[in-house]
Amino acid sequence: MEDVQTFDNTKPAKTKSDERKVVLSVKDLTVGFGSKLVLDNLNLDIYRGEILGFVGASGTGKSVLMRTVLRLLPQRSGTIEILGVDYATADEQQRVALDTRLGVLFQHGALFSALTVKENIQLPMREYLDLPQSLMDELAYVKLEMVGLPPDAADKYPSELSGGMIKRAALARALALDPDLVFLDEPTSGLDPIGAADFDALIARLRDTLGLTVYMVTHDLDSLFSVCDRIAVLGQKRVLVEGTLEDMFAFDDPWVQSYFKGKRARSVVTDETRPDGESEK
Ligand SMILES: Nc1ncnc2c1ncn2[C@@H]1O[C@H](COP(=O)(O)OP(=O)(O)OP(=O)(O)O)[C@@H](O)[C@H]1O
Repeated sequence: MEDVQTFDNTKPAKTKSDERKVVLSVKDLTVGFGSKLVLDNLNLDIYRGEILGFVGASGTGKSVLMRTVLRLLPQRSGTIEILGVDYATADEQQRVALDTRLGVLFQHGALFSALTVKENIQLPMREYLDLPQSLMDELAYVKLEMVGLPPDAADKYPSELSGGMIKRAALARALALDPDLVFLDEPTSGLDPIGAADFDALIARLRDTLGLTVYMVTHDLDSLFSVCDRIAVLGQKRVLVEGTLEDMFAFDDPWVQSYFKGKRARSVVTDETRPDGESEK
């Protein structure tokens, strides 16, 4: 079995000790359904302040991994430690405290259609905090501003919003409790290229200003090339390779090569993202 490649941190570190602090550590994780094994002894670390992009062919288990990390699916074996807490051995108080430090943006936004945007954003606040309505209203407007939505979006229902606005509203809800770590499942799917680029820029800005760590499942090569600090590829029931874009280009695997060097990839690779020595073919 090949070793998983480790990340060679060649980028200048902003605050190096912070950057290398592990906030999510997955060790020997095995997940399956009946006789079907989806993840087999998977290992992965995510570091504070980074945007990690997850890719992999359809059906490799990207969603299963994210859902298992979020305790929405059971694991067969292995350990998952988030922000220093192993949910499996944590007590109730530690679990609740951990839940408040995580934000999730599910695919397609997943807003409650019967609630306004403001009420959607306030759901996690109602669940975990005991705040007066007036303060929750103020906080909801702050979150809207953070994600670039106008104040009048607050009283709209999801059906009254465009696809891009739904994503932003869902991101505002994911940020409701000021999380340290956010999970984004295909955040730019369904957006046009400009909307997707704007959303990528927003994620990068929030990471920079709030110090977020971002775990992003994506098929979007533009996102991988423009905002992800590190990439992990799922394949063969494990993390096949992780590292920088340069590591992806150098990794000898047919799927990785065709994904990162194929026609679609060539159309988004720019001089800025192309590793040194690579010339456009
Ligand atoms: N609840 C479940 N019960 C049984 N099998 C499941 C369940 N959830 C996922 N699977 C299977 O696990 C495998 C991985 O699915 P998953 O949705 O994680 O893939 P993915 O990498 O996210 O794919 P895509 O990129 O197409 O979204 C698939 O074969 C899927 O059918």
